[in-house]
Amino acid sequence: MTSPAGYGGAAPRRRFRAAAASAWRAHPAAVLASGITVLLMGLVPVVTAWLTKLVLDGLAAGAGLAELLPYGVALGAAGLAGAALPAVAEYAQEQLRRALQVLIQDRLFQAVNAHPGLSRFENPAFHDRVRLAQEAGQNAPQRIVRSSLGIAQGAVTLAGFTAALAVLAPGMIVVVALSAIPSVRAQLDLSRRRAGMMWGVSSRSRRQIFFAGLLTSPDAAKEIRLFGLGDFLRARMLGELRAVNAAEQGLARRTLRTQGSLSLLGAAVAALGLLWAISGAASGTLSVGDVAVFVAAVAGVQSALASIVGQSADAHNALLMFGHYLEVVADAPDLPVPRHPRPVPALREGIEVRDVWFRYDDAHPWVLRGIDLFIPRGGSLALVGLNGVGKSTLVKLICRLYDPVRGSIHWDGVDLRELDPAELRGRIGAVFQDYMSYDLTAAENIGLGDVAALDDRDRVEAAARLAGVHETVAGLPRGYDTLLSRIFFGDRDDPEAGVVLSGGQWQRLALARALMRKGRDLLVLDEPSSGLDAQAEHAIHQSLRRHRAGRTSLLISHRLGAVREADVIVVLAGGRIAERGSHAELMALGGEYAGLFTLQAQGYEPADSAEGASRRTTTPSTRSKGT
Ligand SMILES: Nc1ncnc2c1ncn2[C@@H]1O[C@H](COP(=O)(O)OP(=O)(O)OP(=O)(O)O)[C@@H](O)[C@H]1O
Repeated sequence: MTSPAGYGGAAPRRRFRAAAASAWRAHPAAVLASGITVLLMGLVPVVTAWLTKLVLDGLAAGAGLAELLPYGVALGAAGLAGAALPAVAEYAQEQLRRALQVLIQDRLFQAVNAHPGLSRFENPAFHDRVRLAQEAGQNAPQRIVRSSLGIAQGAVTLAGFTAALAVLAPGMIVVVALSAIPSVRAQLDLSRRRAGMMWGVSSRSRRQIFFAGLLTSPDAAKEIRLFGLGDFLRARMLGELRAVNAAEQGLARRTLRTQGSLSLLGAAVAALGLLWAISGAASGTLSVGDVAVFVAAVAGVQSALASIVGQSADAHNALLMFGHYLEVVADAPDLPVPRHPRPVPALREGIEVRDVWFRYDDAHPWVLRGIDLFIPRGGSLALVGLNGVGKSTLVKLICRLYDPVRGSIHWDGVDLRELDPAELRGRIGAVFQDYMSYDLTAAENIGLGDVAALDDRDRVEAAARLAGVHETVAGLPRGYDTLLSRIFFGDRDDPEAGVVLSGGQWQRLALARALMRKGRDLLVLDEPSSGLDAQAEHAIHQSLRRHRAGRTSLLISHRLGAVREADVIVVLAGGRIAERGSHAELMALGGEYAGLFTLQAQGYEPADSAEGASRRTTTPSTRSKGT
């Protein structure tokens, strides 16, 4: 992902071609209209200056109204064009900007969605680049087009006035041109520094946005108030903002110094030329019209050069920024997807995990160290173990959200890496402990489990019943059409516009979402009932047990009562499988599972019998942490 320069890797020419091609694809008519108006705008000052010279020379020579009238009319037309063209150019360029924004944002998020796994989303550099790509996507291609047209406009003006100077004072062309060289270099240097500065502060900007978001987040509001974190977070946010400001201020000072000295140089050259023109007029070698056109030409050449340099610097900066967008768009998928994936038929035999080793990256310790297991079709397997032993990680590997570092996982004997991840996931219904709550209606929150059936109210209701949330949803002000949102949006005066659910109710909705998926072969339930009350948990487990019957399922729960009926229970410890077997087998073994189970069971027994049980178990009490 990172480029040698640290910001934007593609060569400038390739970036320019990509920006121009995008503009053309987004709105060809606007590109053409911008091009034509801008070229005409480049000609207007030259034509005006030359017509002024002709009028002044005519007046000095005593020409009559009839002779001067055509020049006057032409001057008027040039003035009109000069007034109207910028508005037309602005209109065309705004149209282009809007069309480009849609095209670029669409491509950017297509590229982001194209990563089948999770690793990119856990990489801070990826987030920085996407943020810069988003910023660049807002305006970089349009700035590149606008600057290129501005350069063309400047070039037309420059050519016209250079021709005028060539007639009047060829030496002045060299002086003006030489004075522009430092300006070009300085502006390009500034633009490179600007892009570098933005890349350099991007992680700080991201943190500042993160802290600012926390301060207004409904999720964080409770803890912030309970722990009195408001001032701490505000100070952190301001710290990041001040660091970003300091970097920007440094660049602003440099820009001021550079541009101040360049303006002085330009003024000195203009003063030199004016002195020469006045002395030429005094000695009679230049006419009044010549002096007028000369003054206009020096100013015109200088401003055209300044505009070309400024526009080049802007184009350069936009090209560097556009590089971030191109890198995100061209980024290879985080997991290799076969060009011709094998089809994923309904599960016939089962899912096999073969000697799987996994760590999140080379700097992290191994989470899984040689896991072997088989989930036969129609069977249920439960994963248990202390916090952080890798239960969720193994589930994510089975859903191919990551690839194993060593070993492999097979769907009916076919390595998951040979399958299309989207098709594989179409066969899996999953609910994770860190499920999502969407600010959408209740029906949509459930229906998202199978987008194609989003409007199929019967299926949505059936899934809700299975997850034990139908009564709750039906009782909401607008039933299934009630908006579930903590950030009330929509009609402010409508008290029924949005409803806040409890944690357990959200969890049941997430479960219903997982159960929406039709034809799924594997049901993954990672802590599906951790937020439920005892009665609801019992009811849901009864319902799920009936639903799971004959279906392949993978269960994770710290409440061991919820997994005791699984065909096989696998206990993970230290990244390895410590025990496996049915509940009865593991209890008879008297190992880690039996210890944990007995410890949990004690919590439900009267104090006397619990003491007895505690004397019976050999498991150290620290093992109960997190279960
Ligand atoms: N995205 C990640 N990047 C780096 N490390 C991670 C990531 N996700 C999990 N880990 C680490 O991997 C280990 C296993 O985490 P995992 O979530 O699989 O455990 P778990 O058994 O499901 O735990 P729990 O019972 O608390 O849910 C932990 O040490 C955790 O810190």
